[in-house]
Amino acid sequence: MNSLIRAENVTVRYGENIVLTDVSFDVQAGDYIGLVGANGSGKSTLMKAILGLVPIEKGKIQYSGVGRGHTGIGYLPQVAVTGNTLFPAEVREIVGIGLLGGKKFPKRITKNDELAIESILEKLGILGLKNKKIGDLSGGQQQRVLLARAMVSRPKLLILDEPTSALDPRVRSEFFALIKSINENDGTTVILVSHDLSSIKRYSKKMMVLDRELVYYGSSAAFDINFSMARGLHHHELND
Ligand SMILES: Nc1ncnc2c1ncn2[C@@H]1O[C@H](COP(=O)(O)OP(=O)(O)OP(=O)(O)O)[C@@H](O)[C@H]1O
Repeated sequence: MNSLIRAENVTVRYGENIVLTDVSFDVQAGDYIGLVGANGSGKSTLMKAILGLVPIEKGKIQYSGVGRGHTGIGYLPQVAVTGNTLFPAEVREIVGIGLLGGKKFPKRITKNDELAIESILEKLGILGLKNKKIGDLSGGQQQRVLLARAMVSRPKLLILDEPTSALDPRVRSEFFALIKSINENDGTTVILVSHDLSSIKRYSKKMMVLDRELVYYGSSAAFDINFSMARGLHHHELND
């Protein structure tokens, strides 16, 4: 099997606070993994460890076909989508930021970059928004723009940290379906952090449950929601 990422006994702490203990797992090419866990269970920290954004105290993460840090990995960080109508940047500029990471100074958007931006906007069904200001868009549209920014460099692995928390249930389902099609049609490997347990179970292939240690990693079909509720994922989090 082709492992993109192999984590072995990963332990991470912030000062005295041990947030992850001995977490081990493999991410295979083509996986769509839903990562769930109660507030503070270490989900964002684990994603940051994969991205090389937090130091690993013990254990290691090996990469194959993607690099530590952002090479080959698209990242949509945990953000609260707000209707900030004062934020002046246009959609095409925001998506273009996703192409700047790999460039040397001076960082400029080229004609080819413009084509890549148009192509990802079209794929995500938002080409018509290209010249709009992000602050003028709905939460669901803004989230697609941020997804476009994470995907414009054609990453092999997409890490999405709670991309749907600010969306209403209908737009949220559309977003989950979009990610599923990206996974199935393009073969992009996906790790998606969410509190929406029922959607995750429905759309992802595998589930990972964290409670500062790994308490479940296996197929979503075999995942028992009652089990996770006993681990502190309470009912309100299923629907929030
Ligand atoms: N930069 C940091 N410095 C110190 N402590 C941190 C830092 N980031 C997170 N923590 C702590 O680490 C623990 C795990 O946080 P993390 O954000 O990984 O959890 P999470 O599962 O993503 O939570 P949530 O569902 O609330 O987003 C929490 O106790 C948090 O307070």
